[in-house]
Amino acid sequence: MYSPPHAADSDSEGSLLSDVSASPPRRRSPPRPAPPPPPPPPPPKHRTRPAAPTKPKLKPTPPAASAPAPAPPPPPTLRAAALSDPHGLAARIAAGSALTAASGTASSSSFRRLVQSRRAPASSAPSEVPSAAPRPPPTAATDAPPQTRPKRVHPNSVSEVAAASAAAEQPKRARGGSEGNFVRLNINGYGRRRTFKNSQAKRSTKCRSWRRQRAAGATPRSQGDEEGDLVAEALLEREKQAASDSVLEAVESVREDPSEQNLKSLLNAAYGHDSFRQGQLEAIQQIVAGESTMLVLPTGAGKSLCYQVPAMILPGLTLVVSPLLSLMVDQLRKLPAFLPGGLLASSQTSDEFHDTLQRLRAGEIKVLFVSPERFLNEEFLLIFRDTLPISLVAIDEAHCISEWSHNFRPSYLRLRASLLRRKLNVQCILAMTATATTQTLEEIMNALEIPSDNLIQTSQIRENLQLSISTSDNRLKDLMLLLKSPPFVDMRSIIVYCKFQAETDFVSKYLCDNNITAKSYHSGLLIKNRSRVQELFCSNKIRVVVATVAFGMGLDKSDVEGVIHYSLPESLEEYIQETGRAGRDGRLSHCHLLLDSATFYKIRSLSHSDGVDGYAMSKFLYQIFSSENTTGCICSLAKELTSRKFDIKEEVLLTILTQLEIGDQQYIRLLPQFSVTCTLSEMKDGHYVFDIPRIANDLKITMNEVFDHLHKLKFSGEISFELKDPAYCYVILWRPDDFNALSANLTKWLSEVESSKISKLDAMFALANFAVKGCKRTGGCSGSQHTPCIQKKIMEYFSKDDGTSENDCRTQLQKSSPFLQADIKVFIQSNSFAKFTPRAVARIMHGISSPAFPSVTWSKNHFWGRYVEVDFPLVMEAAKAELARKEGVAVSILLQRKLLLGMRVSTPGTLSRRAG
Ligand SMILES: Nc1ncnc2c1ncn2[C@@H]1O[C@H](COP(=O)(O)OP(=O)(O)OP(=O)(O)O)[C@@H](O)[C@H]1O
Repeated sequence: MYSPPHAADSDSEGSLLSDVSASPPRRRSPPRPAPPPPPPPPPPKHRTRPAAPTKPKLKPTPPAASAPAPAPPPPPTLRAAALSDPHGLAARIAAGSALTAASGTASSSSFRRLVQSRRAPASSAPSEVPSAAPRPPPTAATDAPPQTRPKRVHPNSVSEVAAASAAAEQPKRARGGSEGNFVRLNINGYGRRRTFKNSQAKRSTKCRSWRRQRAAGATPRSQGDEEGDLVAEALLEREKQAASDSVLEAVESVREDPSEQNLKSLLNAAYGHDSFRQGQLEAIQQIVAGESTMLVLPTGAGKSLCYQVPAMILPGLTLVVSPLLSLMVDQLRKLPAFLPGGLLASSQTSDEFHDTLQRLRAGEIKVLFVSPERFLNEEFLLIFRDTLPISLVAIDEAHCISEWSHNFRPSYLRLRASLLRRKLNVQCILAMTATATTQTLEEIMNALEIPSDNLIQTSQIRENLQLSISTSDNRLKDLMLLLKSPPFVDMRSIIVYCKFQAETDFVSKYLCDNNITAKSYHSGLLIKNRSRVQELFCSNKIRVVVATVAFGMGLDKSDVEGVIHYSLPESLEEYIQETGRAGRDGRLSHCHLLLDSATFYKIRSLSHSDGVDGYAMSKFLYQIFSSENTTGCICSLAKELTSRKFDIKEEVLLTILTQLEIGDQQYIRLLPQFSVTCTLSEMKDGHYVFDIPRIANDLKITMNEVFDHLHKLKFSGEISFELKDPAYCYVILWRPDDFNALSANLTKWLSEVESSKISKLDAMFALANFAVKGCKRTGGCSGSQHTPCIQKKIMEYFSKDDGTSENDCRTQLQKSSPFLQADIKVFIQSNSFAKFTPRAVARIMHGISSPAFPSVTWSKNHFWGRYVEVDFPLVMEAAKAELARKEGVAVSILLQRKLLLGMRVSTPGTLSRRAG
């Protein structure tokens, strides 16, 4: 049996502890020692330009609106014709052309009422707000009953839940004001108001608390107290006014001359910082000069400032694309007071969405955060066409664009310069990331058409992190020992990263049982619980957060002193991102990795969960372009059903669809994702089930318009309805000429993406393995302390073209097993009811859940996860051979039977014919 090569590693607990404690601890009590001066950064491979003393004047930009932009006329998204039902939606519904009557009680009279209600006067037409935001949340499974107008939420809040998430972190006070992003100030000529919006809100809070005190029997406040409050408030107001005046002046100066001097004055006036950090000044100058820029700065280096400062200076809107809602909320909260911001996310309620839209149109928003999915929505893009000039699009976590990155997101694939230019007339793009290999950078810069000269890159490694690694056969025990020994024992804030959600719960419980205040954090928790954990951690009420990768992106707690990796990160990029949560205050911090080979095998197995066989790909393509999906019509694929049918994960389905849209030939145009099955209930007459895209096609209107109709009927009390079956929606533009070639190309591409993911994991494992076994412990490395050798390896990795490691970890994996073939045979025979593919069998042998073979059902099987240590392709090959053999046997049995049967059948016939 295979034994991991480092299982007998001599790195015992004792050495582990002594090694870790060899690094100097942080001082607990103030004053804390000054941070060690960071050593000069290693020379970047790419040019890091020194800040130019002066920069050319700003490139001509579209003129700033001198007054609030008037609300544009409503786009004709809701056609009056449609409203008066010329297409006879209801009549068609009644005729059952696109609808299944699920109840036999419906009568045509009910439809007459539907028709009448739809022939409403124009004044009762639904809002003129473009159907970029269909009234129902697109994927909402259930429609809430008609309500009175919901309470108005603050324009900067996403929803109460999301706001709670944002509240978890207190933004740093900007000198310009203390309200976070609640103060509005005209920087660009939009709405010349210098009002501090929430001063009123503050007063009312005070009044409320005073009223509460009074109600509770507290001593009433004297009139003098209240006067004192008013005076203090007036002073505060004046102070803010002065601060905002100085910011305005600084902005004007920069607009005239974006010199280093003027930008520093602005930095100081707006943020109170004395100087720019490395890369910031150069990036800002480049952007205000209208040049698209690729910015690679380490975690916590201050990338946000590089779009915030240009947003103050440039005349139009700054659009920030961000991958996570929580990240957007955090960033919105952290905008300085005088930069009014907003966000548009698919999880917003319709009211929140329309509110943001109104503020946007009124020119009250300077920085708008959006999710990449928004770019699917043509109507959303139309909002900006004529009325709202966009000066800058900043793409946060830009590595998500590249499928070769550690965190590829299909929705980012659509972010191309061509689209941004065509649809939004955007000339300047800023792409930001903390971690990207050369290959990833190239791909991002190609997609966004950023000239290679405009790359600003500093070292991706932070120098104030002490990095240590040790092998562990009992991670739980070793984690406890770490936490109870120096330097971790003295730390107030520690993050422990795990791979699996269940693991975080289990580990945090174990820590709590051992008197360490810990909480788990993962995306499976309710948002409010996640916010609570983040809040407790940020206010130092809990010492340890045990989290999955979900915790950390955008977490700006400056004094996290330690990060422990309980599980191996999936890539060096992830390792850097996660260790980067420590020491953001520049002080010495410690990061330790517990290395065990079992976790490596498990994660490596899981890396195979996205692969698709050529056979499944072909079938999926035939479904996309099936004959009933005619060119130009809206088509849909129910996510869950399709995923199960082809045994392809939903995210992979979306990746394939996106490729069909943005590849060399544009085959389809993706539409926003909607829930497409509508169950409509009339108040008296039963209910009907119908397909929204089909209705839209029949009526030749958009799906948004169908939703608007439904909502109008609902609000007039005629109907209620429920939506289900979230689906991918698209329009076919071009049918492939050669399905086989297209299928082969897509399969190959996905397989390359999978290999890249595995290479990244292998590189991470190789580095950790090298540290514990290969490192000679010279040049600064000793015991489990490996900062120099890890840094060196990381730099090598990021400077390579494809970011892969020389050390091929396949050598670590078992080549085969004598029992594999026999086990697969038994498995297939004992589950003869199931229709397996080789990949499906290999996944079960590796313990990987898939849509058609979920772990809920299959993990009980005796063979589940039995061969994780055998390379996945080998298991697949063995399964393929066995399935082929079985099929061969089946075919030969069939042939034999047919032969026998044929003889029996044909013999009399032959005889009779002969006889005839
Ligand atoms: N020039 C500066 N001087 C002092 N502090 C700064 C400067 N620039 C940014 N900061 C501070 O650095 C912290 C981190 O900034 P920011 O969140 O923008 O980092 P980031 O690069 O986006 O990190 P991550 O990649 O982890 O999200 C913030 O608290 C910010 O106020």
